[in-house]
Amino acid sequence: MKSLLIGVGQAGGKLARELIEYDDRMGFGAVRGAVGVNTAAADLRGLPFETVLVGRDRVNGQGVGGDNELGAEVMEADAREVLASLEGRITAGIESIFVVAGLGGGTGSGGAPVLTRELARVYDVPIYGLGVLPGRDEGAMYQVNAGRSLKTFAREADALLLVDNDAFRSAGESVTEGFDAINREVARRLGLLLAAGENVEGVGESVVDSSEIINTLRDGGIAALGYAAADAAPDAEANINTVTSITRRAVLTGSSLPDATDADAALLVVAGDPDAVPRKGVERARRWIEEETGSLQVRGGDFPLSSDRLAALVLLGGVERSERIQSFMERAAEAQAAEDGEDASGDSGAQWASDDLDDLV
Ligand SMILES: Nc1nc2c(ncn2[C@@H]2O[C@H](COP(=O)(O)OP(=O)(O)OP(=O)(O)O)[C@@H](O)[C@H]2O)c(=O)[nH]1
Repeated sequence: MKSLLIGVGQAGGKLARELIEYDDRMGFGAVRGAVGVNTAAADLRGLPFETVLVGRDRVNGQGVGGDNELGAEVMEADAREVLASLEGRITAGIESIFVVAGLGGGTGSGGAPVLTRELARVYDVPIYGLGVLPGRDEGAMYQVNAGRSLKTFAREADALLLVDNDAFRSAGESVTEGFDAINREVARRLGLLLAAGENVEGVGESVVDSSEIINTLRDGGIAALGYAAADAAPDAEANINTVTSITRRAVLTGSSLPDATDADAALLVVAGDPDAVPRKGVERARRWIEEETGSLQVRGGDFPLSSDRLAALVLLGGVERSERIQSFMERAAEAQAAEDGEDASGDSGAQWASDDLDDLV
């Protein structure tokens, strides 16, 4: 699925760079370009693509210091400049735009939902969000910012793919130390998904294409993306258990959003040498996903790659009912209540639907 990336804020820019580099290294050609947008001039330096500095008149290139309302305001004021930087880039071949941002800070958290809304007014292709949730041990401001941004971003985007900063952490590693590793894991997942949707020529009757990604995300809301891989035997029959086991691992331990397994729709992509992919294993894995997610809309397809390993990539759409999202929204509401000097103890997991975390725009 040929896509353009717009990285908003520091995390957004770094993740967009990681994705472009991954796509280049693998020779996929699915990521067709990127633009970096920020209020902090220093964070734009060194990004290997066009950048736009917004909010110059308000913060003079110094960043918004975690104030996501200000982040939203400056994006609102300067959206036209960002849209102008895209002119000529959204060509007929582009199938989607991803707006990428950390949700806990100011520029990305406030700016990404606003920019998404503006893009949706202009372009017909799906506009997806890729949002990063702050880790548990980041401060209250990050949790409140992310809670407010999350609801708004999910509403404005055609779907919001979430990454939890606690997801790919090794024991003893701080969130900051883990950023590079997290960014690599995210780039591999999304990079493979976009490349899988590229419809590689001439192989296999069940190759995935971009309409399957779009259909899996059709109902909007929050999405998660899991991945796991293992060595493969040359003979497909010998890989039946491998495919079921990597599929389970992709959902249960390899997801960008751990514990988000209740889903409205899913797409299973099995990547590897077509001769090594067992149809029976893929069928079993799809049935397992149906049971685990409670969804009857489980699509599937192959991504032929020359490799001696097999990988499972599982895209889940509509995971907002999941315990993970509910517990994050509680955490954000508690942080908001503590900031306001109120008691949030009556909140019982319905934060996604409640107005305790006001919309950002
Ligand atoms: N996964 C990941 N998360 C990051 C990275 N850098 C920052 N974050 C997270 O993103 C949130 C902060 O967002 P930033 O992107 O740094 O902030 P910003 O949007 O530039 O906004 P301001 O700095 O307030 O202007 C925090 O929750 C961080 O944990 C990164 O490289 N990778």
